[in-house]
Amino acid sequence: MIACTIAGSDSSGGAGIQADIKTFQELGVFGTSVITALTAQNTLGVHGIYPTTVDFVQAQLKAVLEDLEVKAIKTGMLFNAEIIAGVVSLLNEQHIPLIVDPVMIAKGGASLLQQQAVLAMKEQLLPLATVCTPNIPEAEVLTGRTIETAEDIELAGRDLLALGVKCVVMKGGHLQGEKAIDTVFISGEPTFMMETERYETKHTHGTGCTFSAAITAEIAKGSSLKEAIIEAKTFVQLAISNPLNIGHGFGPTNHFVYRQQQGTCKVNVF
Ligand SMILES: Nc1ncnc2c1ncn2[C@@H]1O[C@H](COP(=O)(O)OP(=O)(O)OP(=O)(O)O)[C@@H](O)[C@H]1O
Ligand SMILES: Cc1ncc(CO)c(N)n1
Repeated sequence: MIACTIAGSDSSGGAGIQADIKTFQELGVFGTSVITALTAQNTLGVHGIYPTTVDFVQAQLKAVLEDLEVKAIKTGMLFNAEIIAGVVSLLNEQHIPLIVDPVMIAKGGASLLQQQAVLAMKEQLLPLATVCTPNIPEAEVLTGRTIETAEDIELAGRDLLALGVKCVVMKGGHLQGEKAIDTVFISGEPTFMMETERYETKHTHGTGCTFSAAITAEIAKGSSLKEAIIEAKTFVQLAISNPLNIGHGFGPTNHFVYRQQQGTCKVNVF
């Protein structure tokens, strides 16, 4: 099984391309990549961004797709509207399931998507998405809503489905509460929620990348949308709750632990 990630490189290894490839590997999927930008980054913050040219983003994607039988593709940091348009023009010709993690801001506050690119993401990329995985601040930007209550989540989720996305996973990592609850909207099906314990830690760098990469890997293996999303929640919960405690800031999650502890994590689905 082969998956592809179109995203930025995180030199500290916890997010971006590096998190995606590690997650693919742990889930038994061969990872390929299209690098949209280099970041000089560590657990303390993003110190520099060097975007790839659109031509070279396209050259990487063509090289992968012309030769390898990619079963699922994810996007992460896309940085600007030109890169989004370049990726969309190639993905338009494909029928490969697409998982869009609408990455906008890094944990330390650095912008990973230019403001002018939000419209391109909404109007060009999201209509191609099988799954979109916004955190609450990203969903607020994409829908123009303030999201505080369960009703706000429901309305924002429906707004995103209306853009043409087949499935929206609204991540609850940024909400308060004892549980980490994500809300899943699948077009034409009832909404459901996934809940795990919320682990008290500052080591959550790359949780969103890891989660969306795990969904991508499970879809590449042929799981249904619902199964893929629940297994990804298991993966990210284990990765968060077994911290590596490395770096001086927001450290990375633990991608290795899933193999040993797969059966030990309880995700409540309701
Ligand atoms: N402290 C925590 N304990 C347990 N689960 C968590 C915690 N924080 C986040 N999660 C879960 O991790 C997944 C990713 O959610 P989150 O909202 O953190 O993504 P994100 O903000 O996009 O991450 P990042 O920007 O670091 O890549 C979700 O399933 C969320 O519920
Ligand atoms: C390259 C990259 N992609 C995504 C994120 C968001 O976690 C990050 N910090 N860095």
